[in-house]
Amino acid sequence: MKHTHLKPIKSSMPLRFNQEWIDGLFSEVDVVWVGFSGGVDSHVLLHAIVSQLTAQQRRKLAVIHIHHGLSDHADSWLSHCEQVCQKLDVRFVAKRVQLEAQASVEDAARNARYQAFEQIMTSKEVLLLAHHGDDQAETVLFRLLRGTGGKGLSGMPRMRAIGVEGAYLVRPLLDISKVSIESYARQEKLKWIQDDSNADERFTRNFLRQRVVPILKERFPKMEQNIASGAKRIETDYLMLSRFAERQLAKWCNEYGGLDLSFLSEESLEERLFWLRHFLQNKSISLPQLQLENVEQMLSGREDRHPEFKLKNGRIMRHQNFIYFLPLDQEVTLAPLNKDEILKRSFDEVLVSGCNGCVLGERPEGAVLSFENGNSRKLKKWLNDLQVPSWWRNHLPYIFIDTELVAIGSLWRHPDYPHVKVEWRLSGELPLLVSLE
Ligand SMILES: Nc1ncnc2c1ncn2[C@@H]1O[C@H](COP(=O)(O)OP(=O)(O)OP(=O)(O)O)[C@@H](O)[C@H]1O
Repeated sequence: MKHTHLKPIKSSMPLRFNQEWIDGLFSEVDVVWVGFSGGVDSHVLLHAIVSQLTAQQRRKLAVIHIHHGLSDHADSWLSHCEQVCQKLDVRFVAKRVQLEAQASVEDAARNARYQAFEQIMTSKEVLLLAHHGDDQAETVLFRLLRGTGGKGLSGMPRMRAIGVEGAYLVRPLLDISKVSIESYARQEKLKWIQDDSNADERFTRNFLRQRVVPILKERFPKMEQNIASGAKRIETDYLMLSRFAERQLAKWCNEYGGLDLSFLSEESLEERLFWLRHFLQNKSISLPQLQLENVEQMLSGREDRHPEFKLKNGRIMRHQNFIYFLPLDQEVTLAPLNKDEILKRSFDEVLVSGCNGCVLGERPEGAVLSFENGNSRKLKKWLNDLQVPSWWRNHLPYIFIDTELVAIGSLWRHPDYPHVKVEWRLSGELPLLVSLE
């Protein structure tokens, strides 16, 4: 999407967005969502954006309010948001979420909120959130206190992908201070809700905001700007480092996405941890240092063992001398097969839809699809040589014509049967044969 390359958003007091950015954004996307809690920050964001839109652009704007059900006032917050949107004449969507039991209610609410955002957004859509400069400083401080690394110290990104491909989350107020936001709200006579939990100091962020930041500001009056600009520098450095790591890792990974550990064996422990961290970060997994060290230890065991490390969203596994991350959604794919179902569905679908209008009768005579390979030692060795991870093997389709094995997925084809071409990939619930010619 082109707007990712647009100049940084310049907003100043009275809060006005760079018109070029607004026009570029609305011309490229189908829907611009605003995450609206009903609080002052998101109300200002919504109001400021709406006041700069043409009627045509306004039709692309939609507001999303997440009802967490945590506060006794949650229903009245929802009605408040709805009324604000009615007055501004913009589309309003509310979504109720169920919180998962988690140690921190804050985390549970945030996770449920982002999941809801992801569910609602489709490609060519953008979600604007009202995090501002003070939020950024608090975030960096908070992460520093929790012992974060370079990625965490870069703070919240101005823009990142969210959910489906082509959907983005943007934070246009990161350069604006809370003081400026409140001043805009007073000037425009906005009404907003006060979330009672914002005063609760059992939540670390509130504790930092209320107790720690005021003391720091006595000595460092420009604390927020300084932290935010430091975070920006770290963000750039970290981006460069990640690109470098990604390029290098691509050279060390096999076609199944496994990282070849033999490249790491000569490196120091620090370097092994560095590569491991970046390999996992490329898969959107960020592990605390201690867990990362545990994974590293697990990997340095004997090669004939197949250790695995369970995470909430998948498993880190080693096969031969490669490390893989298998996300939960792929595990569903790899769950034991209902072979009858697959044989019936895949094969007929292939012949009906996979190869451009073939009809059932065109199935090569005597062709049979099977997911049983007989487990011959020769085959096992061959699959080992090809580095096919063991957990995929029972999901490889074997094509027989009469009793002769003529193809194994897209990995192998019998030289005497050049007309049999199988394209195979793991997709959705069932391994799919893409075409059989
Ligand atoms: N319940 C919600 N529904 C929709 N968007 C939300 C909700 N809660 C937060 N957001 C979005 O995420 C941003 C950051 O949330 P955070 O909880 O850090 O701030 P906040 O104190 O809720 O901000 P605000 O002053 O807008 O209430 C909000 O400004 C808003 O854009």
